[in-house]
Formats: sequence, structure tokens, C-alpha cells
Amino acid sequence: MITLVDLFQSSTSVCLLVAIVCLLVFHRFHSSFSSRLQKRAPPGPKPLPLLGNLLQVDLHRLDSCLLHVRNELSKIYGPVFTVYLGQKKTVVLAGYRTVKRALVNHAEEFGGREVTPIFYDCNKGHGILFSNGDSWKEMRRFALTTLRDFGMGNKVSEGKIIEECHYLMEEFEQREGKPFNNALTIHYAASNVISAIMFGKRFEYKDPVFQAMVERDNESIRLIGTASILIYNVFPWLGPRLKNWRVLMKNVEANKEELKRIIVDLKETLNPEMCRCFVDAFLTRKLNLEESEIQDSHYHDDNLIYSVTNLFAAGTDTTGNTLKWGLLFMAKYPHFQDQVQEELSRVVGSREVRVEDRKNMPYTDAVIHETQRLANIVPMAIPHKTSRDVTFQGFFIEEGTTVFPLLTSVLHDESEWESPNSFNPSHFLDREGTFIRRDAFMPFSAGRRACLGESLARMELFLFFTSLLQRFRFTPPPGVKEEELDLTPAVGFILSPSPHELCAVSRQ
Ligand code: HEM
Repeated sequence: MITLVDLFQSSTSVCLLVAIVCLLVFHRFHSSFSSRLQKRAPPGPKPLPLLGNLLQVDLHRLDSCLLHVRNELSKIYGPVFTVYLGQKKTVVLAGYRTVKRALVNHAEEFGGREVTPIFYDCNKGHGILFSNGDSWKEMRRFALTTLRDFGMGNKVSEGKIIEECHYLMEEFEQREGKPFNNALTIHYAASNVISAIMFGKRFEYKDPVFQAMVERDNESIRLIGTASILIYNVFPWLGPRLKNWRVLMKNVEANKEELKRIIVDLKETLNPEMCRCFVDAFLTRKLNLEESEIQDSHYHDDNLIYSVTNLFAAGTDTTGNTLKWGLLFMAKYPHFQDQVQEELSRVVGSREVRVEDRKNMPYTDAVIHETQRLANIVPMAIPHKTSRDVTFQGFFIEEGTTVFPLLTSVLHDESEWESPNSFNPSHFLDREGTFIRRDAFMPFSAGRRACLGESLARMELFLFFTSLLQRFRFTPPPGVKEEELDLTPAVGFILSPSPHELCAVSRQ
């Protein structure tokens, strides 16, 4: 029989014993350290194995459900909390102060993009919207400078938008006084503004190829927000079995093919000395890099096609839907429409509206801002990802964690807005009726990933909205009362108004 004394007499046994003691100490230290980390992680509802918190969230309106979770349980969890979508840990940021602190004060740490399975399928990690690292940095920088070179936010794009206003007005005139569902007409106008910058040309609204491209984008953006695609992100092996996934992939491929055709035409007539558009500028940069024999540049065909598809989609559905919300609010609240039209008649009269009129039209400016605030079209921004470990508001969040900055909770924050859930242009006006900026107005998000088309979008919203209201009075169709106009958004990644009809009645 071996006694303890015998054990200590053998040197091998002593080593073994020391090793065991060390392991025990390490294990104890490690578990207490991990549990300390666990303790400091943002709190949240208890997840089930495999499903996480999927059964507790409404996948049809994830944003309002998370907001609800926040409102209901904020006393327990506060403005930074964790939900598990399946096994995927997701940190939700809610409320103006928290979202701003994360995206602006910790811009680097919260500036990564979460490329969910569906976003990867659609973009393969290229382009601007769903990429990361040096490639994203270079593509974003190139897009910003090139869009500005071709007019974004200046007189050149003002001219393009005013030209497009005429075409849009013609469409409305053809249906003057008759009820119509303007479905994608406004999207065509928005799409033509970004197309003019990207391809140096606009499309006829009746062009079937153009119509199909806009329709496919619109449908894809809607499908990305459906429950089945959210489930696909959690269980990617389901993909080909889901109808919505198959339709989405078909749409993405078809649009890629159409855009490739446009790029090939531009390539054939390219003159590097005289760039006509965004695509020309990209191709010229690519040629120059190839001539200098620079290897591994980010200026390759994939980045070109995906940057173009990103800008086409991001520049169309967002602005188009915001304008549709604006016209719906005007038809539903005619007293606000009266005041916009009174200001338009007083400041502009019957001449063409220009961007410089905005500073003399505080009421109209406030109505457009309030439209963006209440419509809240990108309710959860686009998912972010932490680019490194970060301690935020006392919580530890590991590198690579998915983050939802809930823009809904900023634009409808009860501590920031006097009447967060109703249409109230006074949010943006002082007692004297002067326009006031509000910090919590964040529909374009903030920080490193903030919308890069903001200046173009703001110009489009002002010129399209005022031109339409100068010419037409928007009303519900005959037999429908204002209060019957439904403001419930349709399900989708971008919130659009549910299908509805309005009448555009000529004011002249
Ligand atoms: C009313 C119109 C628009 C709204 C409300 C809007 C809103 C947004 C939001 C919320 C994001 C996500 C920011 C984040 O992840 O934190 C975004 C990203 C983006 N937007 Fe817009 N947008 C609008 C119009 C446009 C237009 C006209 C363009 C094209 C010129 C555009 C191009 C982009 C791009 C490329 C990104 C990705 C930025 C990145 O990941 O680095 N957007 N936008």
C-alpha cells in the first residue's frame, strides 16, 4: 500500500502532485475569471439551447419587438442588453444617448459590419454596404470622393434632381385627380438621380429593363426583412429550402447581370481622359493601377459590380419610401399640408424650387425632418459588429459581437421627443417658427458606417417633395376618410407604407 509519505519520497510523484495542484488553481482562477466576464456581459433574457431567445422575439418586426423588450424590461436590463438569435449573441443598443455614445464616441470599436449569411450571399464580402477591413475603407473613400466629384450634394446634382422632377411631375399629371397607388413611380425618380451619377444617364420610367431592376431591388429589400430570411440567418443550411431565399438569390443575380451589361457598354466607350461617371472613374483607377503593375489592389471587377449594386439599391428604396411616407402624411394630416403649401406660395410662388429656398422655408424643412423621424425607414440601422473587445457603459463586449443600434429607439426616444409617436413638425421648430436641429434626429445613423448618401438624399427629399406639393394637393381617394389612411408599415428591412391609393389634385 502506498502512503502519503511514500508519495513524497518519489520525485516524480512530487512533480505530478505539483502539476495537479497548479491545474486545480488554474481551473479555479479561470472559471472565476470567466464568470466575472459573464457577469460583466450585457444582461438579457435567458436563452434556450439552440434557439436562444428566438421564441421571445417577433421576427416580423424585430425592431419594435426589441424596443418593446427594452421598454418593458429596461428596469432590469437597461439600454445595453443581449439577445441570442439562435446561438448568435447580439447586443442591442437602445436610446439616443447609448446609440450615440457607441457609434460616435466608440466609433472604431462599433464600426464593423456584421455580414449575416444573407448579406454574404448577396455581396460575397465585396462592395461598401456589407464589407469590412481595408477593402471597405478603400471602397467607401472612393465612393464618397467620386460621388462628390460627380455632383453629390452640390449644384450639379441639384440640376439633375430638378430635371428628374419634371419627369416625375409628368407621371403624376397623367393620373391627375384619379386615385392611384404610386407604387414605384417615385422610386424610379430616386433611382434615376443615382443612375445619372453612376452611369452618366437616366432611364425612361417605361423602360421594362429599368422597371424590372427597381422592382427586383424593392422586392429583395422587402424579403430581407421577412421572418423566413431572419431564420435563414440563424440556420443557414435551410437556404435552398426557403422560397424567399430562392427568390432573393434570383433577383440579386438578375440585377447583377443587368448592371454588368451597363458596365460593359461603358467600358467599350471608356476615355480615361474624360470620365463621364462613377463607373468610368473606377475603371480608370483600375487601369492606372494595372499599368503601374500594382498587385492586389481593391479595384477589381467584384468591388466594382457590388459597389454599383449597393449604391443603386441604397439610393433608390430609401429616398423613394421616405417620399411616399411624406405624401401619405400630407394626405392624412391636411392642416400640415395647408401650411407647407402656404409657405411654398409665399416663398417660391410659381417659379422652380431651388435648394437655396430651404433656408427660407423652416416649416417645410420641419415637415420633411418629421417625416423622416416618424417614418423611421431603417429601424435597426444595418447590423454592426465590434471590431475589437470593448468595455461600454460598464459592460464587456467581445470582438466580433453582432450589434443592433436601434434607430427606432433614438427617433422615438421618449426622453428626447415631446410626442415621439405622433406626427408633429414642431419637434423641429422653436417658438418663433425658426427651424431647429435636434441631436436625436439620426435617420442616417452616425459614426464610421453612417449613410454616405446623406447629402444627396436630403437634397432629393427637399426638391421632390416641394415640387410635388407646389403642383398638387394630395388627398385620400373618394370615399376614404383621412383617419382611415393606414400608417402601419409593411414588413421589410426598410419600412415602407402599406399599399394605399392617393389622389394628386392639380393646384393650378
Ligand atoms: C432617405 C434616404 C436614406 C436614408 C434614411 C439612409 C439611411 C442609411 C442608414 C441608416 C444606413 C446604415 C448606417 C449604419 O449601418 O449605421 C445607411 C448606409 C448607407 N447608405 Fe444610406 N440612406 C439614405 C439614402 C442613401 C443614398 C441616396 C445613398 C447613395 C448615394 C446611400 C448609400 C448608403 C451606403 C453606401 C451605405 C453603407 C455605408 C457603409 O456601410 O459604410 N444612402 N443609409
